[in-house]
Amino acid sequence: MILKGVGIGRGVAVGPVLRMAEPLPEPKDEPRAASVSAEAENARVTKALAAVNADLNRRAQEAANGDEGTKQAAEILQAVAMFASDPALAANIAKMVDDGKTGERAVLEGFGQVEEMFRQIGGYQGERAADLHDVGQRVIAELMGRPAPGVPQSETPFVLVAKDLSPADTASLDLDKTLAIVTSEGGPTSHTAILCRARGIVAVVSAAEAVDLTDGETVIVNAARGEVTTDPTDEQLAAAHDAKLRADKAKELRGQPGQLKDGHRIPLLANVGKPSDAKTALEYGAEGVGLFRTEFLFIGNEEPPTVEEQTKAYAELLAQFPGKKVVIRLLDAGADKPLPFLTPEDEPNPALGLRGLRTLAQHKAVLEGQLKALAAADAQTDADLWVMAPMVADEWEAEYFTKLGKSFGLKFVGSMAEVPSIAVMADKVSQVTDFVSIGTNDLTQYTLAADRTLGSVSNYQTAWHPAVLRVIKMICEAGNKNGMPVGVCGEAAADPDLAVVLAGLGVNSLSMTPVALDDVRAELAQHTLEEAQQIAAKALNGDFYNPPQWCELGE
Ligand SMILES: C=C(OP(=O)(O)O)C(=O)O
Repeated sequence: MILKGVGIGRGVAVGPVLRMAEPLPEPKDEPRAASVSAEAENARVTKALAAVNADLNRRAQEAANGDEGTKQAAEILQAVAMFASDPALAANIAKMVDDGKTGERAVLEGFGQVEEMFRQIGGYQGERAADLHDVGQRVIAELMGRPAPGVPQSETPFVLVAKDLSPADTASLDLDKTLAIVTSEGGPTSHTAILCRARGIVAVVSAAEAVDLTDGETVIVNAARGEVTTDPTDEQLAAAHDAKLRADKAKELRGQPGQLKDGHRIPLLANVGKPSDAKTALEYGAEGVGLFRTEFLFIGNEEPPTVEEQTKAYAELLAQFPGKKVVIRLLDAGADKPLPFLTPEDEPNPALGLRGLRTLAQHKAVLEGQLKALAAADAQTDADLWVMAPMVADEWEAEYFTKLGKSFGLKFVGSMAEVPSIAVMADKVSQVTDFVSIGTNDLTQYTLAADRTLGSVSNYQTAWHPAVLRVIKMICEAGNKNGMPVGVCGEAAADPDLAVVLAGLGVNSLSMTPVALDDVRAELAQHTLEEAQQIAAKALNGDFYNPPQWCELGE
């Protein structure tokens, strides 16, 4: 059975489950014994709060002396410790004790009220509610004279399964023993997730069905897929072992340039959807941006953003890549990305209708506004800006757009190759445009005449189809002959094996979702150009393509 959650990172781990200890029993809501005065009870609570505060600060200090990952934990622990020294919270608890509650119950309710407030605010603050709860539980444990709830002890490595982990638990995890963490709650911005990322711990969070996992059962935790496999077969275990070796090795190369075994360079770039994504791209060692989709500026608005608004957003992205290549794609409205103020509503087949450059050509103000904003952002920053148009069909459209872009002062102006016609005309296109970036998602859809949004034809949506690869080859050959760089920015670039094929076909750079960079970088480094060309020849022959079963006639 496969449990779905949100993976943190790309790691893979296999091991036995060890569940977090059961929470403390809930303190009863009954009056305090008459023999215990409010003063004495409050003194007990004050002591417990101080002890927890000191314990968390001690852990913060220990974490601060550790590695880079635990240093981040230190800051979080210090912030969490402050919950135990918050005067307003302490005063509220004291009042409840004055009103006759036990210290344990007053702490539970006092912390609970603030937790509830955090939950109602939601988002990042909402996820802090779990941290607050953990501090409250520690204070109650102190009052009850019990050990604080926390990570169970084990002599052998384990996959830790919990509802959610507190920062104190995550920070003090023994990394030699903790193979992975699975939580049934907590989102990708929970402290569990943040600290797992920082400490390189394999994790899947928010896997609701993880509540059913039991101590000792073997699971595969695959963060890249956001999956936890229970009761794995020998085959699944072997595949997990290979994936683990690959993931471990892949990380070691982060920060190195993308290249084949013989040093043949294939720069590895990132696809990003908004300027704030740049941080992740850089973290994963992207050498620049190969596709910046500008749709985020337009979607959800009644009208196009102003030139000033666009300039600000483009400059924000470019400023994060000084001296590095950043490819920005003009608005790709239409088909799977309709925009009310640009896209006709009555197209029976929008994928074959007005989209990409075809739409922009009908809305010159939008087209020219984008080019103006890009030129202005370029002038303010030091990145190496390349600009391209989506859905360019042939050399006339390619030449039109390239000349138009240059008339705005842009230096590198190219075309996306998503329609097979541009490949058929590639010898001409490569003489009139500065570069081509292949969008394999659409190129596959149009080569195989299979709508990429339709589940019924999803089996056609693979760039492993030799027809797609042959179309790519035509573009590469023309590009390499005429000195026109050819990149790939569709999903195909993120498949490590396909990336090798693309390199063998003559693609010059690859752009992908940042988390895929490690694996692609590592796989490219395994093959020389000659080997990649041999693999590509097999792929062009269809050796790696599985046709649909109904094509088999049988006996
Ligand atoms: C990168 C591509 O563009 P889109 O944003 O349409 O996926 C593509 O088609 O491969």
